[in-house]
Amino acid sequence: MKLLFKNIKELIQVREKHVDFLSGKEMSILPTIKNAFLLVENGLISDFGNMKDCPKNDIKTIDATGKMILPSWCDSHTHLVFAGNREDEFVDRINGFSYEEIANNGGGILNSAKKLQLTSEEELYNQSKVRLEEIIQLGTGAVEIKSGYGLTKEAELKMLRVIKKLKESYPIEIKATFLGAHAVPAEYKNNKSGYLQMLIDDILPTIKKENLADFIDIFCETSYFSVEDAQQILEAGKKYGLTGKIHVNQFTAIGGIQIGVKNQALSVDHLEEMRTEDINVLKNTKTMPVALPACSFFLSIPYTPARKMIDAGLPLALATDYNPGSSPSGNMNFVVATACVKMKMTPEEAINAATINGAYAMNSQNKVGSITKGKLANLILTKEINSYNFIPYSFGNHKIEKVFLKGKEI
Ligand SMILES: N=CN[C@@H](CCC(=O)O)C(=O)O
Ligand SMILES: [Zn+2]
Repeated sequence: MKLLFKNIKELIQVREKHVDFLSGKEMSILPTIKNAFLLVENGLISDFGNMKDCPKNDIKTIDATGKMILPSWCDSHTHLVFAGNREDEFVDRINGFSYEEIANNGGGILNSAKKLQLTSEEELYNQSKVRLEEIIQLGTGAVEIKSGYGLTKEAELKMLRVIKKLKESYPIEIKATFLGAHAVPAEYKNNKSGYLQMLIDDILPTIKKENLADFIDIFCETSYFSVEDAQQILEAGKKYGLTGKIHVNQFTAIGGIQIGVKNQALSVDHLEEMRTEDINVLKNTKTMPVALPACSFFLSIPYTPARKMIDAGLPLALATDYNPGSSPSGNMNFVVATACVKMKMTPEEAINAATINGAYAMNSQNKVGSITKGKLANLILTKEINSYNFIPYSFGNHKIEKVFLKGKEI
């Protein structure tokens, strides 16, 4: 099966040679080819270049005159498997209650866990697939999904099995993360170490046996889990072949980034509260910092200091954090726009952060994230636009005409 795109106004994020991720000044360069063609064969990118070299054979062709093509968004941080919603808490926050106060009153993560525990696996799948289909239409071609709204063995495994079924049923790239250490459930209120031990001794072996996760995560935050807890979880994950990814520095900076780097975490995510030492410890490491501007927007908390971090030479990825509490949106177009408007990232930096760096943050950089021969043809075809700056400029009104996964229009 071949598919040819011709007369592409601009082919964006073209990487002839493989790159793992981009850091510092590299992030300001977004290579493109104007007046381009792109050839897809058997779901993979097989060739691209200037129109003067376009193949002339009889191939199924899409004329992209006036339109642009870029690799699909890579959303490396979501919690899109959840039951019900928390719009009441949203209203409570409008009325002056803080995220912390709501959580302390039985809302927050524990509220979602209660709902999820009472939801069947089939119903959870049905609710979650709607969200997955929605983000595919919004241009996402690779997504990481976490557990963490189960908080019992049964419910955590239910979440991970739903993620596995989504992966088997949809052409989008999916990675799964075990986030049992998302909050301490009420039954373990005075026995956090007992809860961690249950996650490690009881759940991890089943995850391994059924191959239910790629990564392990923990919410390292005041009133949730400490740096010592994070060390314990990351170490246990390693024993079961799970690479670490941590929620850190969302509300307080307590040394979570240092623990992540020490344990070769693939990513450290949130980063709304960054001290100089937190930026410094990330330099020259393979740990990707991930910013979640939709969460900052929704909770009205600080934005990750992207300028400071990129100017210090760090890489940065952007993700949605799609979840019912702090970011009930999986729209990467909004994330890219918000990163430009609120974090002062340039369109080039934001697009790099949402494609190649996002792919790295879920260890999918060999398959997605750039226009490179041999990568999956997971693509966004834009509407007619003047320049790629239009993508973040037209916030809340995305410029996507069609999306393709493995070369097929969805
Ligand atoms: N911060 C921790 N976890 C989620 C939010 C959880 C919730 O409020 O349901 C996040 O990444 O923002
Ligand atoms: Zn999260």
